[in-house]
Parts: sequence; structure tokens; C-alpha cells
Amino acid sequence: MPLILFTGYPSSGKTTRAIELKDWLTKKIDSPGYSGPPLQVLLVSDSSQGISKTSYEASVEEKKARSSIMSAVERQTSKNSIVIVDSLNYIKGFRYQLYCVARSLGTPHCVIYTAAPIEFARNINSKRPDGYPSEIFENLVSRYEEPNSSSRWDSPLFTILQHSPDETIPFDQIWETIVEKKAPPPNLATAIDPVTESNFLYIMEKSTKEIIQKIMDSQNLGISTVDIPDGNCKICLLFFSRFFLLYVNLPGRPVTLIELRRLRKQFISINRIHKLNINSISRLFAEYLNSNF
Ligand SMILES: Nc1ncnc2c1ncn2[C@@H]1O[C@H](COP(=O)(O)OP(=O)(O)OP(=O)(O)O)[C@@H](O)[C@H]1O
Repeated sequence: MPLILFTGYPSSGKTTRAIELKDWLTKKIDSPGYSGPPLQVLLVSDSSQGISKTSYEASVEEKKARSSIMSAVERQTSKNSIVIVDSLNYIKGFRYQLYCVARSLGTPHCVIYTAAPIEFARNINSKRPDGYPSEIFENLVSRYEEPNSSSRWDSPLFTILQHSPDETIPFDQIWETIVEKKAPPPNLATAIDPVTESNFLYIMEKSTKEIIQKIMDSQNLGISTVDIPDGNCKICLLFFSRFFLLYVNLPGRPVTLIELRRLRKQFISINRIHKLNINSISRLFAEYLNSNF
């Protein structure tokens, strides 16, 4: 039965989500409404395999860590189990190998991406008593190979925006896709969406660029509130000395064009695979700015 791979930056919340999913699946299988074959939900993780954070320091140790995950997956994947792999899984070649294991056993597979800006994961990591040493963290982030739903080994792909407080795991979609094997969920490349891929990217790039321009213009003109075209969201600007600062979640300094461009790039990078409703791009970008300043 299904193989579920988690992937994401170090300290992006993979284990937290994996445990949530395991609990949900266990409850679902135990519920009176479930009439399928008996299933066991198993978690294969760095901690279950005794893999320490420092294993990612040297390539020999890291290779051993990957083989240990691979052997556990091969051993535990069966028609009576749902195996959740909670590890970095950051190399696409490794995700491909795991996909091949699922395929060879004729079992469905999916990938869950705990997406987060680097700064978000870095901040969590620095506060963890058991976090990665900073050099290892930076190294892993720079080598991270983002999943891509158009690759068959990364598909179906479910993306969870970890920095968004209201984001939840799409439990039902995951269940329907990999246990009931219904049609793929709508955030995949197969989505019935009149907006084409290139058009979607174009709209996302255009609307985020317009927001950045509006913030810069407002700062220069001394306007205290920037209305985002979406209508619901406002980013407030507060006069301080010669500068205008963003009022919501601001670090207490002027916002520069370089910073806005960097945040825009991150937002696009996270969302280009997570097909958003085009009507909510502006609002989500504004929220993203507010929570990342
Ligand atoms: N969305 C979130 N927002 C803020 N904190 C979070 C979030 N998710 C998890 N955390 C916290 O971050 C810490 C690390 O979480 P977790 O162990 O789930 O990350 P991880 O990606 O599995 O880490 P690792 O790369 O070490 O396996 C925990 O203290 C957890 O409570």
C-alpha cells in the first residue's frame, strides 16, 4: 500500500506534519466507515533509523543514512502498510529511487512538500535545542532540490506552506489519491484550470511586481496606507523620521527594493508549483510580505 514521502528544508516541520498525518490515517482506518483491507501506518524517519544531524556533515555518513532509510522502506512497504518517510529527501535522485521501490511493488506513492522560506526554517532551527549546526543547515539548504510535480517521481505532489498559520494537510485529498486512487487533487499539473502554466506564472509575476511598485511609490510619496488591488488587504505604512516603514510585522527599518524583490522571488518560487487561485495571488503575496518583514 502507499508510500508517502515527506521532503522539505531542514527544520521546516516535516516530523510535525508526518505525525499529524500518521494520526489522521490511523483514525481513518480505525473508523467504522472504513471498509478496506486492514492497514498499518508506519513511520520511517531519521530518528527511527538512528540518523543524527551530524550524519549530514560528511558525504560518506550521509550515504549510509540514505541507505538505512531505503532499506527500512523496502522492508516495511507491503500490501498491509502505509509507509510514511519522514526525512529530508532533498536529492531528487533519491526521491526517484524511492519512487522506483513503490513502482516495483505496484503501490501508489505521493510526495508531501513542507515548503517554507529559508529564513523561516533557519529561525526555527536556531531556536531548537536539537537543531542542525548552522553550517550543516546552510549546506543542506543550498543543496536542496525542490520537488517538481511534472516529474513522475514527485507526483502527486502536495505542498504545505509551513509559514502560513492556517495551512493544513489536505488529508482527504491524500486519502482519495493514494488509498482510494481517485483523480489527482486540483493543485497538480493535471488540474482542470483554464489558466495555463505559463499564463499563471505571468499573472503571478505581474501582480506581485505591481504590488512591489506600489509599496515603493507609496514610501516615496509618504502615503501611509497601501491598498492591495484584491480589496481586503492593506499594508500600513508608518512615518518615522525620513523613512516610511511597513507597520505590520516590521523589523524597524526602511523596506528596500532589494528586500522586496528577494521576498517576491521566494514567494514565486514557493508558489509556482502550488497552483494558487489567481484571484488570491495579491492577497497571499501581501500576507507573505506582512509575515516576512
Ligand atoms: N509550521 C510551523 N511553525 C512554527 N514552528 C513549527 C512549525 N512546524 C513545526 N514547528 C516546530 O519546529 C521544530 C522542528 O519541527 P520538526 O521536527 O517537525 O521539523 P523537521 O523538518 O522534521 O526537522 P528535521 O529537519 O530536523 O527533521 C519543532 O519544535 C516544531 O514544534
